Amino acid sequence: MRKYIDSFRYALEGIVHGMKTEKHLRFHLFSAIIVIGLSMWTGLSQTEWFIVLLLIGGMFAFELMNAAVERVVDLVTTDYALLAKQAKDLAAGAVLVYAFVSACIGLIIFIPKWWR
Ligand SMILES: Nc1ncnc2c1ncn2[C@@H]1O[C@H](COP(=O)(O)OP(=O)(O)OP(=O)(O)O)[C@@H](O)[C@H]1O
Repeated sequence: MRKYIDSFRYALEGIVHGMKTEKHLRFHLFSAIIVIGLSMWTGLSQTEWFIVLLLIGGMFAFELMNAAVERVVDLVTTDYALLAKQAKDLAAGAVLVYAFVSACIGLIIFIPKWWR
């Protein structure tokens, strides 16, 4: 049991560290507050809430993983290396794909409600 509590504590430390050091994560926190506020104001169904919260949580998870990749790459080398560039750009690309899909789904959910 102690091992699980420690793992949970380390994960929380990771989230707190990410929030302190990653400007993109702080931007996502700000965006998440706006989106949740808009969702409450608009009035979403249970399924729509499920989708919105899944997208918000996924965005945080992707950003945290991206920050982890950046650190591992910097741990391996801070010199210019093509593989280092590719690793960071691939991780950033994954975040961008998720953000784009999230924005599209958000528009599909919200626009018909606002234009009703
Ligand atoms: N060691 C390296 N070798 C080659 N290119 C690198 C290296 N480190 C970073 N880069 C390139 O510079 C870009 C920016 O890297 P950086 O580590 O500053 O991340 P970032 O995208 O600015 O993240 P953040 O905004 O969170 O600091 C990377 O996407 C990559 O293309």
